[in-house]
Amino acid sequence: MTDIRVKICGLTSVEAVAAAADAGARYVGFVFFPKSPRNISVDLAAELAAEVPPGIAKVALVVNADNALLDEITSRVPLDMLQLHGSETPERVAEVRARYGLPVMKAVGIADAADLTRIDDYIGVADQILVDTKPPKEAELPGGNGLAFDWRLLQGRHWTVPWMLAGGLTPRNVALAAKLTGARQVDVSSGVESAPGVKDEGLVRDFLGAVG
Ligand SMILES: O=C(O)c1ccccc1N[C@@H]1O[C@H](COP(=O)(O)O)[C@@H](O)[C@H]1O
Repeated sequence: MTDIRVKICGLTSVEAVAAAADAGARYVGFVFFPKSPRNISVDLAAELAAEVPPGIAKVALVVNADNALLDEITSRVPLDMLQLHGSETPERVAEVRARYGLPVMKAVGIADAADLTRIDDYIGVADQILVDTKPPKEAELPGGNGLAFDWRLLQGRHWTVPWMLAGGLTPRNVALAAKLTGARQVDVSSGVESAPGVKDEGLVRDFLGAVG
């Protein structure tokens, strides 16, 4: 087990869950966003959640989800956290947190130093912040694009809530990314895949090994 806590996001199979758990992931993520190649049904998520060993946090990733979708997910999938990866306002984050009684991680997209100020809007509202790359304007997905931002932007930054670094991380660059940013938690999706939506057991192992 490493000091840096790893989230493997976008699991779509029992094999991928096993690979993440065996490698030492502390969080696993299930994506509920139809445009994503990692999108899964609530039925499959319930099946996969049952395979996750105790002690590993199960996270549902949603994008501007309404209460109907969140009601369905939270009533059928045993979860430890909700990840809000759209343009949810601080008010919506607070509402979701109160309604479902689950910790909420809010993703904030970063392209330049000015974007970092948006993180402050969620301090005291979200339980964790996911500091991810801001998607390009033409992108179909608000995350999961395999793109990194300039990690030096985070140097000297401190927040009073736990945060996770995401965006374009791979087994080859994650050690440097953690060193430059001081991240104690990292999140990866496409960087440990053999094809969109298909996690590669070897890459998952290499990723955990690289942060160890
Ligand atoms: O993974 C997805 O398909 C996805 C879809 C919509 C919003 C967010 C998504 N993924 C999140 O983005 C980060 C970064 O992804 P990557 O490692 O650059 O591919 C990922 O960790 C997920 O939390």
